[in-house]
Amino acid sequence: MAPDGGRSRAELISSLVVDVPDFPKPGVTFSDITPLLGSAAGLAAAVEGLTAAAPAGIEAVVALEARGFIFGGPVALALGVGFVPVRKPNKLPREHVEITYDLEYATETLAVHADALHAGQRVLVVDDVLATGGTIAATAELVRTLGAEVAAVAVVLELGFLGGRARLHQAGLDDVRALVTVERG
Ligand SMILES: O=P(O)(O)OC[C@H]1O[C@H](OP(=O)(O)OP(=O)(O)O)[C@H](O)[C@@H]1O
Ligand SMILES: Nc1ncnc2[nH]cnc12
Repeated sequence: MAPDGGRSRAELISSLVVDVPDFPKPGVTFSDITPLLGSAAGLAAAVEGLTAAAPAGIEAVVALEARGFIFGGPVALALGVGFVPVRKPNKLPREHVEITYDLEYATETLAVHADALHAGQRVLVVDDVLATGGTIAATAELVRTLGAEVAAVAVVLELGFLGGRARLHQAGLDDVRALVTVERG
């Protein structure tokens, strides 16, 4: 059933994302999800949608600092599995593995604790936005370095025109689920 009086989940989520031109730098249109977070119905629709998108047999949720954490924790709780944070540099106190990659508007490093996942574990990677796919591809590499397997990727918003899905496909990630996909010039 639609979450908001006949409005579909995708319509509700789309209506709560605001496009901001030239942020954080000229030429980039930033998809601001803070109105979605501020809406009880919107936040619930996003968390429920991501949870429903998870294939059977997920054993852990992996999510990305910072915006991915907002959704990853509730989805892990809903699935009844643990939550593994992938963090920005210099945050993890114990032995960890790191990767550096290019983002739409920056270069970034991500890290995960070396003992956060075990061999063969099936994980769901959760994030807010799939743009170029660099962040999730890098995360998949971290997951695989620990011997675990990315069973699926679930995001709230896919910026389809940035080609992230193709990049993830190249990285061997074929199960990519987006609650909303936007295509624009
Ligand atoms: O598909 P990509 O091109 O890799 O971009 C998507 C990533 O970009 C944003 O993170 P950002 O690094 O801006 O950090 P934040 O979550 O801390 O705001 C977003 O939350 C995704 O993680
Ligand atoms: N255009 C964009 N809007 C929001 N988050 C992003 N992450 C990478 N590109 C983005």
